[in-house]
Amino acid sequence: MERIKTAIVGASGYTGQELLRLLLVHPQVELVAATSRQEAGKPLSAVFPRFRKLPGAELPFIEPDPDAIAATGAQAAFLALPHGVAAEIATALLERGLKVIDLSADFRLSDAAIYEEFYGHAHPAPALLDEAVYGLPEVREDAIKAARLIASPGCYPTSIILPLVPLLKAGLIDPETIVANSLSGVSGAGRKADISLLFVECNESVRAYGIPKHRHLSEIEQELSLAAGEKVTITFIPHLIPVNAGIATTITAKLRGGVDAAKVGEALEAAYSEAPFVRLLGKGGCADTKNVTRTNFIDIGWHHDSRTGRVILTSAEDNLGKGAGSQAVQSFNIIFGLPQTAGLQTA
Ligand SMILES: NC(=O)C1=CN([C@@H]2O[C@H](COP(=O)(O)OP(=O)(O)OC[C@H]3O[C@@H](n4cnc5c(N)ncnc54)[C@H](OP(=O)(O)O)[C@@H]3O)[C@@H](O)[C@H]2O)C=CC1
Ligand SMILES: CC(=O)N[C@@H](CCC(=O)OP(=O)(O)O)C(=O)O
Repeated sequence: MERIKTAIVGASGYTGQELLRLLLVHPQVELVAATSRQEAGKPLSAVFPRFRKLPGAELPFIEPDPDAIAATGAQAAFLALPHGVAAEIATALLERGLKVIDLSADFRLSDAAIYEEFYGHAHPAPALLDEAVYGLPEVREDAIKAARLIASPGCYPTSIILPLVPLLKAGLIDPETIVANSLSGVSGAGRKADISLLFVECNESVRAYGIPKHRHLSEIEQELSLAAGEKVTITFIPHLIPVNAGIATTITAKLRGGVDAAKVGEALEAAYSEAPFVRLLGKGGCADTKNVTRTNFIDIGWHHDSRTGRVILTSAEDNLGKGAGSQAVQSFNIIFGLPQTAGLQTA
């Protein structure tokens, strides 16, 4: 099979680097373009010496110009760009016939008014919202197969939506009682100059932020509402912790009256026993980021708190992996008819 010509737009950032790490060695991919305004003209290997001697590592970064990207013959482009910027380039690349897998939040919400409410500016390309597919392969595999434009989910949302969807679909928990606490490594904030993200500022610091209305609530509530068949509103408390990467999430919700707690395990098993990247830890299992960093796995465990009638779910993923880059590659694999695991079997 001929390899799929692929571009990474915004390849010098953290998720861009994760995409480079995966796509330079993906057996069905030929990386034909990687963009960065700051690094244009330099070979990938000069900017990221870790890639030296890998095939393709001498490719030079180019400017993020849609004509230049299309001229490389790229059939697909991953966008690892800031919100707002991605929508514009996505539009231009779709017009040039490429499939687009966008890692930003620009196409995750189906309602432009909610985008404006949470992102503080009008949606840059509302005409594309209807056709964009929320790229959570465990929930939307069929829609992803037919998609031209994938909105790859946010890092926190992936860690919250995947444990909850089976329980909401089965009607096991009361949607009004959901509380999610997440702890994220600092790479979740991107590779930008920001005093609050300096080593000395973060290294001995653990703190909540973004409460009570972090922007990820918009997509979390959209997806949970679809699963529950009713409007779901949750409490979400993100925290920044002093590690490079990884998200640990703990969710609690009240079981509906009369529900046997064993049904929680059964619902998770029924949803994910065949999913190659969801690892169920069972009742009593506690997910740990050390087992998932640099992989596309999400680990999920659960407990029953019989004193409060609550279920407690834990999940762990890599924010740059299942929360971003490798999950985007999983969607790419589905679009191009490859096994979901192609290029992603790492531990
Ligand atoms: N970090 C994470 O854990 C996750 C991030 N995401 C999302 O993925 C996207 C990328 O995130 P991340 O990699 O962290 O971001 P970074 O800030 O680390 O990287 C951004 C990239 O975009 C390029 N870029 C920035 N501004 C522009 C512009 N105006 N025009 C063209 N290129 C530009 C940068 O290169 P240069 O400036 O040289 O052009 C760089 O390559 C974001 O939308 C983010 O929200 C999603 C899930 C998780
Ligand atoms: C630690 C940290 O700052 N995390 C980021 C979320 C990660 C991210 O990049 O958001 P998207 O997944 O929507 O692109 C934040 O809270 O804004």
